[in-house]
Amino acid sequence: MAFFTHHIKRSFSSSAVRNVVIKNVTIIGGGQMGAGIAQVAASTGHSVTLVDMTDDILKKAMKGIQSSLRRVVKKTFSGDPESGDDFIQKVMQNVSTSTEPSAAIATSDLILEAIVENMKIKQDLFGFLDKMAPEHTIFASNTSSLPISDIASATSRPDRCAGLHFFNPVPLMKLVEVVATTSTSPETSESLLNFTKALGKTPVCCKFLNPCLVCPGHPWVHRHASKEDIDTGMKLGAGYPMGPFELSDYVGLDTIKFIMDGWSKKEPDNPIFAPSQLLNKLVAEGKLGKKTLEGFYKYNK
Ligand SMILES: CCCCCCC[C@H](O)CC(=O)SCCNC(=O)CCNC(=O)[C@H](O)C(C)(C)COP(=O)([O-])OP(=O)([O-])OC[C@H]1O[C@@H](n2cnc3c(N)ncnc32)[C@H](O)[C@@H]1OP(=O)([O-])[O-]
Ligand SMILES: NC(=O)c1ccc[n+]([C@@H]2O[C@H](COP(=O)([O-])OP(=O)(O)OC[C@H]3O[C@@H](n4cnc5c(N)ncnc54)[C@H](O)[C@@H]3O)[C@@H](O)[C@H]2O)c1
Repeated sequence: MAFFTHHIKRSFSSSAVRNVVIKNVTIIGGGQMGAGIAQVAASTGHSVTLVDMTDDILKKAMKGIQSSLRRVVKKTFSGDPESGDDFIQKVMQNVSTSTEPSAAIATSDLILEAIVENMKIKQDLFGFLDKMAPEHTIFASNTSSLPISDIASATSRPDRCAGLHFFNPVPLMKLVEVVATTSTSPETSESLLNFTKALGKTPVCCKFLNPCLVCPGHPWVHRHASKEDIDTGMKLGAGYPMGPFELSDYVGLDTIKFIMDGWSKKEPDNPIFAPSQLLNKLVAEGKLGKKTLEGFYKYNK
C-alpha cells in the first residue's frame, strides 16, 4: 500500500492525554468486520474513513454497507421508506474511502484496525501509524486472538492502545469487548467505553480475549457425527443461532486458521489446538467459507 512508504516522522511524549471524545474514526481493513464497524459508526453520526489496499476492495465494502443498511432500514423505517432512503444517504455520506489515508489519520480521534489476523502485519501497521497520528489519537485492534500488549509494543503510545473486539455481523451483534492491557490508561478505556455506547453497543471490559469457539474442523469435534448433525444439534439442543461449522464459514476459515495456528504455537501440547487437517486442506484450496461461496458447506451467491 502506497501510504506505508512515506512516513512523516514526529515524536510525541506519552504525556497524559485526557478523555477523547471520538468523532473522527479511521478504520484500516474494509473486509467483513471493518465494513460492519464503519457502517455502525457512520449510522451513529461519526465521520469514518475506511482504508484498504485497493479501490476494488473498498468498492465492494461500500456495496456491502449499502445492502446491509437496506436490511436495517426495512425494519427501522418500515412504514416510511422515503425516510429510510434519506437515512441511508446520510450514512453513506459519513463514510469516505481511501488507499492513501495520511490526511484522515492526521484528524483521527480513533484508528481501529480490522486487517488480517497476523501479529507482524498488525505491529508493522501500528508502528507506521504511530509516526503519523496526532498525540491524542487512540489505536484499537479488532483482533480475535492476538495479545493487545504485543501489538501496542510497536508504538510509543501503549497507554493509548486497546482492543475493541466487535462480533460478526457487526450491525446486529450488541456486544463489544474493550480490552485494556496493563499499560492502557483509564482515560483511553473510558473514551472507548463511551464510543461503543455511542454506537448503541453494550461494552464489556476485559483483560484478555477469551477463546469463544473450539475449531470445528478438529477431528475430535466430529468423530461421532456429521457436521450437519453437529450444527443441527447445537442449534436445536443448545439454542445457538448457528452451529459451529456454519459459524466458522461465516467468520472465515482463513481467520479461524490464523487464530488456531497462533494458539497452537503458544500451547503446542494442548490437544484442543492441534492442527486440523480438514481446516488446513480447505484453506489451502481457497475454500474460506461464505466469502468464497464454499467452506465446510457450499453457498449460492
Ligand atoms: C477457533 C476459534 C475461532 C474464534 C472465532 C472468533 C471470531 C470473532 O473474534 C468473534 C465473533 O465474531 S464470533 C461470531 C459471533 N456471531 C454469531 O455468533 C452470529 C450467530 N448467527 C446469528 O446471530 C444469525 O445466524 C444471523 C444474525 C447472522 C443471521 O440470522 P438468520 O436468522 O440465521 O438469517 P437471516 O434470516 O438472513 O437474518 C435474520 C435477520 O437479520 C438481518 N441481518 C442478517 N445479517 C445482517 C447484516 N449483515 N446486516 C443487517 N441485517 C442483517 C436480516 O435482515 C434478518 O432480518 P429480519 O428482520 O428477520 O428479516
Ligand atoms: N470474521 C469475524 O467473524 C471476526 C470477528 C471479530 C474479529 N475479527 C478479527 O477482525 C480482523 C479482520 O477480520 P475480517 O473477518 O474482517 O477479515 P477479512 O479478510 O474479511 O478482511 C480483512 C481486510 O483487511 C485488508 N488488509 C489486510 N492487510 C492490510 C493492510 N496492511 N492494510 C490495509 N488493509 C489490509 C484486506 O485487504 C481485507 O479487505 C481480524 O483480526 C479478525 O481476527 C474477525
